[in-house]
Amino acid sequence: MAGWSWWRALRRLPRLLAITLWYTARTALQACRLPPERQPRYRALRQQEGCRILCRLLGIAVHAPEVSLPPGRPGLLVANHFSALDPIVLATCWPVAFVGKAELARWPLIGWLCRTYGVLFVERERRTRSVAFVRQVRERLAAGVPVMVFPEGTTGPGDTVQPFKTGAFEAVAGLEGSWVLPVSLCLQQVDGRPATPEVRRRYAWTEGLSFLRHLIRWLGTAQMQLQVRIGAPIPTAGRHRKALAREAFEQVRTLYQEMLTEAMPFPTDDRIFSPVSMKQTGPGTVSE
Ligand SMILES: CCCCCCCCCCCCCCCC(=O)OC[C@@H](O)COP(=O)(O)O
Repeated sequence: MAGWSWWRALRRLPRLLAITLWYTARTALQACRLPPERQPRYRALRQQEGCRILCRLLGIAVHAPEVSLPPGRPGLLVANHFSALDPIVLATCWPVAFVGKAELARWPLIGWLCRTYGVLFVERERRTRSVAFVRQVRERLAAGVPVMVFPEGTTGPGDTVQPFKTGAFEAVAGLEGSWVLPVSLCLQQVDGRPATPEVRRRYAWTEGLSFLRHLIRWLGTAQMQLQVRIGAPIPTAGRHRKALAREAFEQVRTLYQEMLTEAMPFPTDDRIFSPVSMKQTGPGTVSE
């Protein structure tokens, strides 16, 4: 793996832990001093700031459009999911509360982190459509904090967007003045080179890969560039969860395909030997 080193991973790991512990302890203490109605927004803002610090430490550059969220009531952001670091990358863009699997609450350290930054837990087996989950999401929206969910429900290898589960959409289905915002995240470059499908798979949290090995892969990499694109906000008034999920999925998938196509490197032969065909297979076009 070019540019990857154990040394870098081992040097970054204690720093990552130290910063995370110190910053999160401060957040937890400060949050307790605030009146309850101001806490959710404070936690989300600290999460955004903390994740920016972590991305700098990890050499992660996030290219995101400078767009503010749709006006009016906060809504639901939905994104594709390929790595355990996706929430860290996406949290740099907006102050949001994430939806996470309930197992996370029981992990040492991670459980405490999640609670401090206001993660909403969902029992995936019991389907997100439960009354308690819907109430939690709506309370958070009412507190002025948009909620971000990964409706694929699990991480994929990064070659495509997997079908969306519809449960989480129930929390905003039919709400007046709210929205669903499709968000797409794509690994574009590693150490200055365009990410190929193999590279993307290497950085994805795939079946059978332990959390620690996955983390070490990211930690040992000098520089990564990820791109974030957002789609058109989908108004939720009068809409059913399934229709919202379908529309959001189409947008996230389309944005992802666009980014994959743009990241595609020139075939090596073309670049070196054939300037004519290089023109035909330039970025932004699909070479067949
Ligand atoms: C400086 C310190 C800043 C620290 C900021 C920490 C921010 C914590 C955000 C945690 C967000 C958790 C969101 C988890 C989403 C989730 O739960 O997805 C499930 C997947 O994983 C796949 O699980 P699986 O199918 O079981 O492999």
